Amino acid sequence: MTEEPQKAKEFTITLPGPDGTFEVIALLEHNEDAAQHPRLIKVSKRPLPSPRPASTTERETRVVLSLGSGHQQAAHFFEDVVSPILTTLYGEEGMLTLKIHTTQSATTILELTNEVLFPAANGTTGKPLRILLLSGDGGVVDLVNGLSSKAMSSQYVAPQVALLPLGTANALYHSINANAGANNKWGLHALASSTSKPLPIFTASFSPGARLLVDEARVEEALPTDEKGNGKLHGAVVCSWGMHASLVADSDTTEYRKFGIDRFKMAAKEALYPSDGSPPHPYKGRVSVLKGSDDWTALPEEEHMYVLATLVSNLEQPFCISPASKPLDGSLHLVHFGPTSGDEAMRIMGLAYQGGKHVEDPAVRYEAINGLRIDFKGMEDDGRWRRICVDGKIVRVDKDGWVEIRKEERRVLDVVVA
Ligand SMILES: Nc1ncnc2c1ncn2[C@@H]1O[C@H](COP(=O)(O)OP(=O)(O)OP(=O)(O)O)[C@@H](O)[C@H]1O
Repeated sequence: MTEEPQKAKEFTITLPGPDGTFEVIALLEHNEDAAQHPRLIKVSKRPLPSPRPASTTERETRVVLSLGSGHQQAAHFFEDVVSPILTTLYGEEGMLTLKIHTTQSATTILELTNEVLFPAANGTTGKPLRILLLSGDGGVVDLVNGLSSKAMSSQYVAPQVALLPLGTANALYHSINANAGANNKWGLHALASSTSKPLPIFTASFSPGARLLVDEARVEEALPTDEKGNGKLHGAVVCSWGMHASLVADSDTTEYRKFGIDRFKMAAKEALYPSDGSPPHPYKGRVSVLKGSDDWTALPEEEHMYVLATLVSNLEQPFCISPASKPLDGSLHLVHFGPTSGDEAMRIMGLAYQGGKHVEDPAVRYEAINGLRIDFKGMEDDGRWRRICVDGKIVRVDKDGWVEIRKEERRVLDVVVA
């Protein structure tokens, strides 16, 4: 039988059935707007001529739909695309065992993790978990922070998370699937995979006065603390100060969010070309990098524009911030440049959209590190210049405060890969 040639906008996903006797074929169509999810054209089952081994995963599956993420399409994508595929794979009975959680507020995923997911992972209730997460990077960071906040028992089994990129930037998803290029399969290709890899994470410690800014910075919250009383947050993507942190913070408003991924570029322009015609702000503080386990070296400069440490290669699908980072390899890279004009900063950032060519530019310091520390030493009076970004969360450090990040050894979450 000859199959009809597929139109360019169509793509097929083939998934193994759980008992090894059939596979599921889903035909989908990309949306004209690449930021919008694809449409399911049809889904069908095909018996396999020779059965494969059945899947042995004994995990309880939970679906998390983050309604506030990206274009707010998580529930539609699940109903229209993911659910019919899962029904074909696991049958109506299988679907009845799925537990579906929908976010009601910005704190739902953290609460769900603390109350339900961590106890199950820790062996106190339920089976090991598989989480189908329809959100952006914010959902992942909430999972990571919830799972890391309490002491793990020896029975702890890291939940597996399958990422379906329903956020705006989806840095972790696009870094894991960096080879897909424009052929974004929206995580559907990994839906039936039981192969997973540990998610590398970092821990950020903050001096005690640091505050988490929430609700468009209208509200300040204390951070969770470590045994020394320092604030602490975990991340899986990025920790930054300077231009990157400011543009993430300034663009996280309902107004800006209407512009989707363009919100970052819009906020960057505002920061780089202040309305009074002055040059962009030179961020003042002492920056040190960690090599080995205790070898801190201070950078010679005390003024900076871009200070960013990342565990991933791509902060957006086309924005390659760290070309040497490989998917889930656990490397941490510093990207740094000093104060400069708006035009020069735009030129350097433009190179990142060309596959990460900025790292070859003489103005940019790019190196593998094990940690990063920023000491403010009273050099910045205005709190807006002391904002730190951890995977999209914004923390304002006090005037004489500091932040220090290090790679975290603990394995709290595994990511499903196809
Ligand atoms: N029902 C809801 N009500 C209010 N806020 C919500 C709700 N659901 C999610 N949120 C919040 O919306 C934000 C969504 O963040 P997320 O990172 O998932 O998406 P994004 O910011 O669009 O994508 P990315 O981080 O990949 O750019 C989070 O702060 C989350 O807590």
